[in-house]
Amino acid sequence: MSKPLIIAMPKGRIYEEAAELMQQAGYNLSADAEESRKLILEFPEQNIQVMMAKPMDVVTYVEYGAADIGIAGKDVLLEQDRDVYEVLDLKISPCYVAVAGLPNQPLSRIAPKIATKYPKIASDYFREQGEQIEIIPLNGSIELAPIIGLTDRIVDIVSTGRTLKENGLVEYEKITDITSRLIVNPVSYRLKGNEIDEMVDGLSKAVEAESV
Ligand SMILES: Nc1ncnc2c1ncn2[C@@H]1O[C@H](COP(=O)(O)OP(=O)(O)OP(=O)(O)O)[C@@H](O)[C@H]1O
Ligand SMILES: O=P(O)(O)OC[C@H]1O[C@H](OP(=O)(O)OP(=O)(O)O)[C@H](O)[C@@H]1O
Repeated sequence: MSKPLIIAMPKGRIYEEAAELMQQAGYNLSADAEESRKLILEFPEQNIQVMMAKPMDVVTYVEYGAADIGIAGKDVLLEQDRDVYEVLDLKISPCYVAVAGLPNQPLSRIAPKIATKYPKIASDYFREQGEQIEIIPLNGSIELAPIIGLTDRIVDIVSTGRTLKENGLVEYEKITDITSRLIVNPVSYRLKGNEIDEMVDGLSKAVEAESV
């Protein structure tokens, strides 16, 4: 039998939807994988291995060829700009990246401060707007920053809008819509093209079926 196809799956909120889509495409990932503490799950009957990774790290595993395929949010791909093929929009985990802040607060005239865990997306956006800004990098609970007066704005993911609302913040601009994507290591595509094409084909049919 050929070497197994290695898939880096994100732990956390994308996992469930991604696993369901894989299931519909004929790849039976066990339902309790999310609860397990095992980081490498083997499915020998389907000749695949699943690596459970942090969403931000999935792209690293795929770029270095530790995984052949991965599933990652478009936010992560825009932020990291890595050497991987983005082959399919899975249309799961929809959300968007937005600029938000306290209501009725104009931006400081000189070097407004922007808190974010997406420094590249934020800098690219404000550069296009012709604004010189200072990025304050944070890893989570970004909404705290304008409330306590640390920054003028945040650049962060919005999904339901509940976090902004419950913290008294408003959205100023939408930067870009986000969904999860299937990514592939370029060398793996050459070496395992048939299996990868088969998986991409199965998943694109599952995505189509979901969107009707
Ligand atoms: N409300 C949301 N907040 C954050 N990400 C979301 C949301 N809705 C969908 N996503 C998508 O889910 C992806 C996974 O992010 P998430 O914050 O769930 O990871 P996590 O499992 O919590 O890991 P981390 O430990 O990095 O926070 C994001 O990259 C984004 O594409
Ligand atoms: O619009 P909503 O549905 O409220 O979702 C958006 C929130 O969810 C994410 O945070 P997460 O839960 O990942 O926690 P974090 O602050 O630790 O990143 C994101 O950073 C927002 O804070």
